Amino acid sequence: MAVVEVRELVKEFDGGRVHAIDGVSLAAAAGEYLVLLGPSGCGKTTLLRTIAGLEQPTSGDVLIGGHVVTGLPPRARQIAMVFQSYALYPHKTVLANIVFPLRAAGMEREERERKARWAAGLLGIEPLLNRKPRQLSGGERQRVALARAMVRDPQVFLLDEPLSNLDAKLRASARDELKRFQEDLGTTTIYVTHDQAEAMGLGDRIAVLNAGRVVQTGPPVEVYDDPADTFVATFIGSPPMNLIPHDGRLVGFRPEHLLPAEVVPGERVTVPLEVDRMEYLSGDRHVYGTVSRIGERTRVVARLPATVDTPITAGRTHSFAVPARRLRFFDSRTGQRAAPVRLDG
Ligand SMILES: Nc1ncnc2c1ncn2[C@@H]1O[C@H](COP(=O)(O)OP(=O)(O)OP(=O)(O)O)[C@@H](O)[C@H]1O
Repeated sequence: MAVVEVRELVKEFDGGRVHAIDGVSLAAAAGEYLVLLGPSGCGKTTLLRTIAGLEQPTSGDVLIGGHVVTGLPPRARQIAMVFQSYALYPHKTVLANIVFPLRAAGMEREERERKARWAAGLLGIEPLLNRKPRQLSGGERQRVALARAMVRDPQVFLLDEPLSNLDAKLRASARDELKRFQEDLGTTTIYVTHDQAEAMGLGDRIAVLNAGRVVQTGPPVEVYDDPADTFVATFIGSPPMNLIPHDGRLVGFRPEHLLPAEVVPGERVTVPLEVDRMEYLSGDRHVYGTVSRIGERTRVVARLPATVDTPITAGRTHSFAVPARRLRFFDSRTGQRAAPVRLDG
């Protein structure tokens, strides 16, 4: 059953001048980790705030647990939220901040402190329990806000970039904790991020948003391998998918699928790559160059894993190839997926 669902949701601001959400229908199943991914300003936060009840939709409905909750206040929705601006009570200690919702719900002191210590332990903030928010770093405050949401055993967890203030290492471990916590408790989670690595790592499913609309929904691997349009193809993946204009189409392939021809067996399209630059990144070689055979002359990037040790020199042309099954085709006018065409080579 869908625990959270939005139907034909529209949210306008400024008397209709801003279409923050432009007809979104989306559902998160029980226990699912759904990630909303998209560039800045695409409407992710507005969508989450509307689900939470902090914004009223211009039209459309929000359902939680199968019931229409449009019009109900946030506290009637059995959800816990953590937003970018984690509103902590400045005069309370970290511990008092975390237990606050439990206290309000009438839980016994011992029980609420046990829960708070459990959440604080998970997030590595136990040593900070007696401090005040102003004595914490941004990342620590963010973890306190997360802990406060976790102790409530909510039916639904709404998280808006809750890890944005953590450094890379802490972020990775907090992401891990969050995922494990979510799996253990099976809490339906909707998680907003503009960070595709986070989306790919956390989500059971990703909904990619662009300009107030959902462009594609699916498991990370599907969205990555079979992007619905050129927006998804280039927004997801780093470096993004290569796109080569060819006869009204764009021929797309991921950088890791453009490899020295000698290591690409089977049905393939070979292309001479005029290499102009190379970068070494975490053991991979990123090879930048220009191809001319598939379609128009286009600058592309190839990503070679450390296991491919073919010598490549900038300033030379090397024979590269893409496995035929890795090619994706898009309509160059609409950007939508299109039927494949035969390529020479
Ligand atoms: N209260 C508001 N009044 C007017 N316009 C708004 C309001 N809130 C959001 N918007 C506009 O709606 C659009 C969507 O904003 P939203 O904050 O949902 O995007 P986002 O995807 O969460 O962006 P970010 O990743 O930068 O937080 C933007 O164009 C934004 O300027």
